Parts: sequence; C-alpha cells; structure tokens
Amino acid sequence: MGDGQVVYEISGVTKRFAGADRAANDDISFTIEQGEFFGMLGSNGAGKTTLIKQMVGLLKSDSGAIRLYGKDVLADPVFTSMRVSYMPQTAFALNSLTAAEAIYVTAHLRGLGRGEARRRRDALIERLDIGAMRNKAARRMSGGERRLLQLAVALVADLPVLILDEPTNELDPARRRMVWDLLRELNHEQGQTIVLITHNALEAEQVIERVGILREGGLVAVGRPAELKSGLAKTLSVHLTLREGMAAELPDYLLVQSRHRGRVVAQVSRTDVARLTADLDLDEVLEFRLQSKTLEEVYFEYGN
Ligand SMILES: Nc1ncnc2c1ncn2[C@@H]1O[C@H](COP(=O)(O)OP(=O)(O)OP(=O)(O)O)[C@@H](O)[C@H]1O
Repeated sequence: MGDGQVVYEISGVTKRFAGADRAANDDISFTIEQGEFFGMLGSNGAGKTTLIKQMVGLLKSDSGAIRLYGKDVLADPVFTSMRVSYMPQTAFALNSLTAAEAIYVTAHLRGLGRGEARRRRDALIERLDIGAMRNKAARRMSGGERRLLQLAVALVADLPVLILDEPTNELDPARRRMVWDLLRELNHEQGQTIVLITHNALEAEQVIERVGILREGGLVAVGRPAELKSGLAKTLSVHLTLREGMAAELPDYLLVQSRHRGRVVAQVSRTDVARLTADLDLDEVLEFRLQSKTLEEVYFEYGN
C-alpha cells in the first residue's frame, strides 16, 4: 500500500495526435503514491499507452503537467530515467543481442559495474526461468520469450518505479502466474512502486491495489477494486446449471443474461437473494453459484 509520499502527480493532462478526431487522452488527473501497485485498464485505443509514454517522458503533453517526486518529467529527463524503468508494449531495440547480452548491456548502461551487472543478469535469468534462451538472439524469440526478456531488461536496474505496458501479454498461464508473483514480490518486499497496463482484469485483481479505467481518452474511474465494485454492488451474478431436459421455471426477478443447454447466467438484486434459494426448484439445479462483481465486470461497466 502507498505510504503517503506522492510519486506521480498527473494534473489535467491532455494529448491530441496531429490529425486525430479525438484526443488520445483528455484532462487526466490522478496521483500515485510510493509503494502502490496501480493497474490501468481500458479497451484498445483508450489512451493507456499514450499516458504512460507521457509519464516516462517519451511523449510531450499538449497541456497539463506530470510530476515525478515533484519534478516535471520533461524538465529533467535524467532525473526520470534514474528512477523509472519502463517496459514498452512492442519494439525491442536490442534485437540482435542474445538474452544474456541484452540484460547485461542494459545493466551496464544503467551504471552497474561488471560484476554487479553479471550477478543481476544471472539472478534475473534464473528468477524468470529463461536459462534456455540465454544465448538465443532476441529476433529469433517467440512473442512470449521476448516479453520475458523485455521484463528482465526493465528489471535489471532495480529502480524504485516500474512502468510496464502489458507485461503478461503473450505469456502462457504458468509464466503469467510467475510474472504476477514476481511483481507482487517486488512491490511487497522491495517496496517498488508499480504501474502497469493490462487487459487481464481477473488476474490483475489478485495483485493490484488501485485501478484507473480509461475510456476514449478519459479517466472514467479510479480507486481500489473493492470500492469500484461496491459502487456497482446492487446486483450479484447467478450461475446455474440445470438438469438436462428440464425446462425449469426461473423466478421473474432474475434478469437472465444467457441461457444455453441448461447453463444460465443471470443478475439478481441483493434484496432478492434471500428468496432465490426458496423459489428455485433445487431438484432441477445441478450447480448453483452466486458471485459478487469481479474487476472484469467493473471494467465492462465503466470501460465500454
Ligand atoms: N503515434 C501516434 N500517432 C497518431 N495517433 C496515435 C499515435 N499513438 C496512438 N495514437 C492514437 O491514440 C489513441 C490512444 O492510443 P493508445 O495506444 O494510447 O491506446 P491504448 O489504450 O494503449 O490501446 P491498446 O490497448 O490497444 O494498446 C488511439 O486512437 C490511437 O490510434
């Protein structure tokens, strides 16, 4: 959880690309505190990557200000690059290098001595379980392998702020879990402030503390997942599996969203939950699950 010191202060930031019919982001304001794990959600083109590029000083805003530890990110690029590691969504500049070389060179460029750079390289190769691609050139790697290498390169300098653009994209489920575990560990044990973009709200919900939801360039919601969920908590989801061949009558206060081959997904008002179990013919129901809103549902509510 944040300790009160403000890392990023984003005030009224707007960016419009030349010729675009709408701003990529429009009057965005929020703060990120030291030690926070902040997730950014939003549909394709919502403006997430644009915003984090502004946060790391790669793009200039048309108006508004972005301060890192109180300093304008563009006024002092060295100050920013000494504190923030950035993992971009695409484009790997070190394509002709092997994994081991790319990590080592980056560590060295970031000011680590040879011995320390080698130690960090080997520790990251082991932690990310990428020993098998140690001597493989980045341009020959699969999408997921390249993602892990990009992450290793972003982590090698061990800076206090990590900004990651879709770090789990293209990874298989086991590696996604490994990356989430590693990020949680960096946040909890080393106190790194983490800001990341993800499309995986269900997995992110397990680790992020605060979320910002962007929609068509605007920040439409920001808060802890539990707070955002409680704002939408008037209904719960009901998942039913009915016995085959049964045309079970469902209570009319259930708002059925889908019904196919005995599987029913519906919404029920919290005030109707108590009578639902009494009103359902449980002999016809094989499975019954009541679920409060997930972060993904919050995202659908705000982000679409
Ligand atoms: N260099 C650019 N020139 C012109 N328009 C751009 C440029 N980069 C982004 N845009 C536009 O700005 C808007 C926001 O794009 P951005 O990449 O920030 O979205 P995003 O939320 O990161 O999307 P995704 O989830 O697909 O990565 C889009 O309409 C996009 O087409």
